[in-house]
Amino acid sequence: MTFLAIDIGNTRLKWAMYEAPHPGAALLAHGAEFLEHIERLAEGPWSKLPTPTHMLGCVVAGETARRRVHDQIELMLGWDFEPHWVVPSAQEAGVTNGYDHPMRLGADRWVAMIGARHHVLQRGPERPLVVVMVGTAVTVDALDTQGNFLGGLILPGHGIMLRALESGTAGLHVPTGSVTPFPKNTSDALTSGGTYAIAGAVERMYQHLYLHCSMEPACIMAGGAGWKMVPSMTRPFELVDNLIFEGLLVIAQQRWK
Ligand SMILES: Nc1ncnc2c1ncn2[C@@H]1O[C@H](COP(=O)(O)OP(=O)(O)O)[C@@H](O)[C@H]1O
Ligand SMILES: CC(C)(COP(=O)(O)O)[C@@H](O)C(=O)NCCC(=O)O
Ligand SMILES: [K+]
Repeated sequence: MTFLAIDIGNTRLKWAMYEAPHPGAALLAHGAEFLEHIERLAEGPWSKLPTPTHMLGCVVAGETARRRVHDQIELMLGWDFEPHWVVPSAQEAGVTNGYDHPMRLGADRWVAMIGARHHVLQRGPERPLVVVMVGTAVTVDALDTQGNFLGGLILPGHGIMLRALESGTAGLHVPTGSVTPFPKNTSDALTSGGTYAIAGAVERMYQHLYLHCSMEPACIMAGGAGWKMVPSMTRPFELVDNLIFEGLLVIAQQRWK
């Protein structure tokens, strides 16, 4: 019952192979490829894997990226599972979707919230929850104590912010700087500006949710650049690197138990 989990973001494809399709299953192998290197998967990292029996993924990078991954799966000798992809719905695995059009929510956000809710309930009683993902874009999503997704923010990630400033000005072409409270050079000013823009947006959502639920929210962070943000947050955030995979395992368990 080996299980392959795949997360196709706008910058990188992340994959993980588990011994079985349920939370807590042993992680056998994992990896990440920039989207332009998807065609390396079959001949490269996947060639050394045991044969998966089940596969579940989430994709926000578009239909072409998904098709390119299907092509890699086709190339794998002996891999004959049906690829499944999560489509956000009105309700799944204890989370209720408050989006105006539930299916228009990013599948990665939906899966991350399901993973985060499961993660918190494994460790204690029900609590409100702020889920932050720092990838190409940054998302800041709020769940109330009962697991209702109330809504969330989307803002540009570090890379997009810097590229936007570089292309919109004459004088902002500088190397990456440090995060500091009072930046005294352009590099530090840009790096700190981006980091605190994200931290400030998250703090605002934290306050909205605290006020709404009258209870201190738990805070979970994930995404390729999450580790960069944690030290600059105004609240303690737990970094859960495999959050999307945890969510995919929770959904997989319900589908294939
Ligand atoms: N080792 C790394 N490789 C690639 N991106 C990294 C790395 N460390 C940090 N990053 C940052 O993480 C972002 C990509 O994160 P990721 O979660 O893969 O995004 P997405 O899910 O949108 O593809 C990039 O914008 C980059 O700034
Ligand atoms: C917001 C996102 C672009 C984040 O993508 P990522 O940074 O993980 O590549 C993605 O979740 C998405 O395309 N969402 C659809 C729109 C929405 O969630 O409202
Ligand atoms: K992502």
